[in-house]
This record gives sequence, structure tokens and C-alpha cells, in this order.
Amino acid sequence: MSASHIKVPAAGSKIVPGQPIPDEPIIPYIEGDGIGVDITPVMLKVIDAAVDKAYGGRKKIHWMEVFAGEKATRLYGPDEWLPKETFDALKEYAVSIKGPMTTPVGGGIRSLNVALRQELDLYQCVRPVRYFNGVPSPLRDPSKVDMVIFRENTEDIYAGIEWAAESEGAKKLIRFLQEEMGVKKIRFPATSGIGIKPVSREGSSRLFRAAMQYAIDNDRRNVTIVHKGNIMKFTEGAFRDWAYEVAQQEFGAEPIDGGPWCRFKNPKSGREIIVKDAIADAFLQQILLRPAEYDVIACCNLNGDYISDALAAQVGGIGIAPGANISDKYACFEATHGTAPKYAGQDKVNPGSLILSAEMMLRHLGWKEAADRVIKSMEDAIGDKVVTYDFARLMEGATEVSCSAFGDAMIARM
Ligand SMILES: NC(=O)C1=CN([C@@H]2O[C@H](COP(=O)(O)OP(=O)(O)OC[C@H]3O[C@@H](n4cnc5c(N)ncnc54)[C@H](OP(=O)(O)O)[C@@H]3O)[C@@H](O)[C@H]2O)C=CC1
Ligand SMILES: O=C(O)CCC(=O)C(=O)O
Ligand SMILES: [Mg+2]
Repeated sequence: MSASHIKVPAAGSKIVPGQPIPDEPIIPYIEGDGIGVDITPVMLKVIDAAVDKAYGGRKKIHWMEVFAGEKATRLYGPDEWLPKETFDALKEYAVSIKGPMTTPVGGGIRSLNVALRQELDLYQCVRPVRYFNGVPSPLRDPSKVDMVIFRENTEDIYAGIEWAAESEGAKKLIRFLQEEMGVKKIRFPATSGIGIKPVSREGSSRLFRAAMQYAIDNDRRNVTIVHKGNIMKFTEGAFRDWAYEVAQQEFGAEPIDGGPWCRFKNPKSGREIIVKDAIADAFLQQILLRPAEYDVIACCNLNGDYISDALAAQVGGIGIAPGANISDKYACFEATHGTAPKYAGQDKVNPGSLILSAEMMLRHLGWKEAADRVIKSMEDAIGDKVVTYDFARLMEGATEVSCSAFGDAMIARM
């Protein structure tokens, strides 16, 4: 067994699911690969300042670094990408935050990010997309974009169940499909790689239930099921059908004009919530042309991945796109973007996505006052045109600052 490298803080206590949040929780964080080294320390500093300013010492986060990705291989050994003690800590302390981690294209290790989501059963990937005044955007009126993506996070082709072309596994599976399942449509069987796309009733229903509950709790106007169910009938199409089933059977939604769209009254506000669906390709053009018509989005894993970055671009890019991975017990917050390797270690990129992911974490803890300070200080810094390179290159009269200076600009405005 490899040595332990996690140093548990001397003070602070564990968050226990179902129990009140302690005033001084211990929160594990993973620095992340690539630009993780730039953005993570800035996020920690900004969040500490917001908590301190909001509560004057009555609340405090005790951060505990845990290791995954390239940093873990340097500490634990060349094949230790996700050490067991990291998994154990993420479970034991229940709420955590992580920087991005690299996944090689083609060969090499499978995604550590996906592995974490699967192992902790973090089935909801929640990615809010909203506009901050003054951020450069390709849209004429980006203020109309205000959506929250609920992306299923454990299933789909994204789970990485696949076999390389010409491998024994691919040959065996293709033989099985042809000989036992009567499949005649594999165009080039001798040289096809094969991927499997599992989409279940349980997985789809629980994700959609969470999206509906979010719409109710946040008084949203509609929930759109996005899918490619015309082509992938028994995976994406079933996702749509199971979602409508949950809407009708569990939330009492009634079909509109014979369905499948339906509507119900928000039990908390009395306002009507429409449940509708859109085929993914058409949806991608509609969010550009008519973004105001979409609100809460529920989708399978791969569609959610594409939609996240596309929507982020509409409000200024993935430098400012936060996210949360949530299960019924655990939550691990992370930015939508990746490791942006060409910028690693340059103190250049926008720390906004990870800071806003931490802001979601503060709200998850119920620390609204600190979360509000994060939002307000970011709005003020951007309003003063103090921004990192990604915004500066698209803005007139901006003051371009480094990653760490942007964090300091936020703190100065708290
Ligand atoms: N959850 C995770 O940990 C994720 C990990 N990844 C992994 O990250 C690696 C790199 O992926 P890649 O496809 O390059 O995507 P990235 O998201 O890492 O970067 C793509 C581009 O987005 C812009 N960008 C990203 N982050 C920021 C930021 N903080 N501030 C400003 N601009 C930013 C940059 O644009 P520009 O060049 O225009 O300046 C960058 O070149 C891959 O290994 C991938 O698997 C990817 C997504 C999520
Ligand atoms: O795991 C990865 O490397 C990519 C993940 C990703 O793009 C995402 O979750 O949005
Ligand atoms: Mg992605």
C-alpha cells in the first residue's frame, strides 16, 4: 500500500450528509492538471475572503488538499492517477471541489473525471449558464441566456465502454452482433471500433426528477428534455419517454393538446411550468436564435457535454462556466472547462469558472451571504472592465490582468 499524502487539517469538522453544515467544515480539493495550478489557489483565496467578509470569523473553510491526476502520479507512483485515499476522502468529507484533469485522446488512461462521477455516483452534472453584464458575447442580446443544464453524468456512450478496431474484444462483439443478433448494418466490420451506449430508466428518471425539483425550487418556467431520440430510439428516445413519464406520474403534469408536451402548477409558487422536448440538433440552433424560450435543460451525458460548452460560449466562454457533480449524498464542484495545457503555469487564464463553481458550493452549504459576495465582486470587477485575456481580447477599453490579479480585483471589491 502506498504512503498517505493527505494532511488532515488540525481544526474543522466533517460534513455529514443529512446533518447540519458545521461552521468550520473541512473541504477536500484537487488542484487539477494544466491550468489547475493557476486557478485553484486563486479560487481558494477568493472564497476565503468572501467567507471572512460575510461572517467575520464565525464561519471558515478548512481546506484539505487531496491528490488526483498528474500530481498524484508524482506523489504516489507512476500508475496512481486516482489514489484510494483520495476516493475515500471525497466520500468521507461529502463535499469537495476539483480543478480539471487531463484525458489523452485515442489511447492512454480513461477519464479520471468520468471515473470520479461514476464511482461516487454523482449522477447530476448541474451547469448554470447566465450572463454577467459587460462580458463580451457573440450574441446580440446575451442577457436572454439564463439556463441550467442537468446532464446525466454516469451513463451513455460517455461512460467509455468501447473496444478498439481489430482488437479481440471488438471482433468478438461484432461476431456476436452479426451471428446472434442479426445485425447487418456494420459498414466495415473488420476495421470498426465498437462503443456501447447504456441509458437506463433508473438513470434517466432520477436525473429528470432532479431537474424538475430544481425548476420547482427555483420557480423556473420550463424544463426541456433534449435528445436525439428520432435516431437512437431506445436510448435517447427512451430518455425522453421516461422523462415525460416522471413529469406526469410524479409531478402531476397534464398533456397539452394531446401531448407529449405537458404542464403543471409549481406547488410552491402556483406558476405554471411547461415540460417540453427538443431534438438536439434543432435545439443547438434554437438556443442561439431564441435563447429566452429555454430555461432548465435535461439531457443525456454526451449531449450535455456539447451543450455545456456551446451555451457557455454564448455568455462569454468557458472561462466563466461553473458546474457541480451531485449525488444524493455527495457533491464535487468543478468548472466546465478542461486543463487548457497551452496556458498552464502562466498565471493567465480566467479563474472565473472555478470561482463560480465554488460559489455554487457555498450555496449548496447554505452560505448564501458569502456566495452573494462572490457574485457581486465578480460583477463589479467585470463592470470595471478589469478582466483576464479571454475577455480583454474581445472588449474595448479593458484592463487585462493576470489570473491571480483578477482574484485580487474581486477581493478588493468585496
Ligand atoms: N472536467 C474536466 O476536468 C475536463 C477536462 N478536460 C480535459 O482537458 C484537456 C484539454 O481539453 P481542451 O479540449 O483543450 O479544452 P479546454 O477546456 O481545456 O480548453 C479549450 C480552450 O478553452 C479556453 N479556456 C479553457 N479554460 C479557460 C479559462 N479558465 N480561461 C479562459 N479560457 C479558457 C481556451 O481558449 P483559447 O485558446 O481561445 O484562449 C482553451 O484553449 C483534455 O485532456 C480534456 O480531456 C476537458 C473538459 C473538462
Ligand atoms: O473528462 C474529460 O477529460 C472531459 C470531461 C468534459 O469535457 C466535461 O465533463 O465537460
Ligand atoms: Mg466538456
